[in-house]
Amino acid sequence: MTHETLQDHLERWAETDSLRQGVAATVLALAGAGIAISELIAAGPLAGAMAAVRGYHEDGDSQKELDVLADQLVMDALRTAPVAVLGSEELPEPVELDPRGTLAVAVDPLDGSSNIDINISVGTIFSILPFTGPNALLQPGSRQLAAGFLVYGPQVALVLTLGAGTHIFILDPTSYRFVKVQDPVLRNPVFLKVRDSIVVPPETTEYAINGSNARHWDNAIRYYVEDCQAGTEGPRGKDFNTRWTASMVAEAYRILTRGGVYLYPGDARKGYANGRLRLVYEANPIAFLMEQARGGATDGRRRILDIIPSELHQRIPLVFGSRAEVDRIARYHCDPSQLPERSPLFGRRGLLRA
Ligand SMILES: O=P(O)(O)OC[C@H]1O[C@](O)(COP(=O)(O)O)[C@@H](O)[C@@H]1O
Ligand SMILES: [Mg+2]
Ligand SMILES: [Mg+2]
Repeated sequence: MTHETLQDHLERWAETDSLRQGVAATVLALAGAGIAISELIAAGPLAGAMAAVRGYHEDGDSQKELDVLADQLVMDALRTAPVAVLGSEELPEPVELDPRGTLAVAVDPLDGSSNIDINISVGTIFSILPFTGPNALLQPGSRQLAAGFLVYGPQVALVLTLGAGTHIFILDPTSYRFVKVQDPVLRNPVFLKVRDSIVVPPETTEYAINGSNARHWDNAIRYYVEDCQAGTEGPRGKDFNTRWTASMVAEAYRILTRGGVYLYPGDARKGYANGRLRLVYEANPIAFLMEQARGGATDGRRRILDIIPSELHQRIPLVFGSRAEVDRIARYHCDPSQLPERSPLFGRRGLLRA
């Protein structure tokens, strides 16, 4: 069986369109940075103390050694592409790169940082927008030209949308070699397409949420999770499975592959009114990928891709995955009058009945 290469996929899409050629170059640059990051991750402690705390973001989140290295690798790679401005989770302000660039790129260089030193998948998320001026990074997600993420797991995978379906490419490990960690690639690395135009199953019995925050949730989230947990005896009438890897890229990959729903809602903890995830470089690219795979993504109520960002590091509550489940969660949020009394616990029927 032959697999199309990432390069061929991009060239076929870009043809002679110069804006698209710029996007293609940017995706290849990000893929190259991803390989270098994956090598650091594969070496783990042999490459240094990757989980060592190097600093803190303005809102108190820690910044680890690998966050910083991944950010540098991504920025260096993007200097080879027509990128006018780069916004990164690891940089307080956007950085100007190529003054003649046609694109704006937002990245989460390393998603799932709490997993750095425990050998669990982490990744790199990116969003590519047209460069429209100083506020280019604050365009709504619906304007994205391309989005994707790399996940550094048992396989190094690139999940990509160029606005016509969501596709998965796997790095062919026989196609490249490093002399040692951090040295340049010796041969041409090849990502091969293994899944074309994924479809997220619309229904699911699997949900992902950090249940340790349950006491801080609002009623919509609380009722939704309780109804799932009640299984066959509850209003859903079926058993659910739960997963939480604390690595959104890993959750997104699973959901794209076999369905499911991910929730990081706002909650009552200090600083968590809008959850934990960032709109511009986390929620938007994931939402674009989900919608292109016929899944959904909301902040609980609104479509993520319609939201106009107010600032680069803005947080947003995030729900994404199987379409029917995302829509159901919006109903728990939007129509509280339709949520019958909690007592008797599972007497709730009608609107929310599966
Ligand atoms: O530790 P928590 O609160 O469960 O949060 C985990 C979530 O936070 C994230 O790690 C946020 O991303 P970063 O690692 O880039 O900060 C997600 O990948 C993950 O789903
Ligand atoms: Mg992240
Ligand atoms: Mg990060």
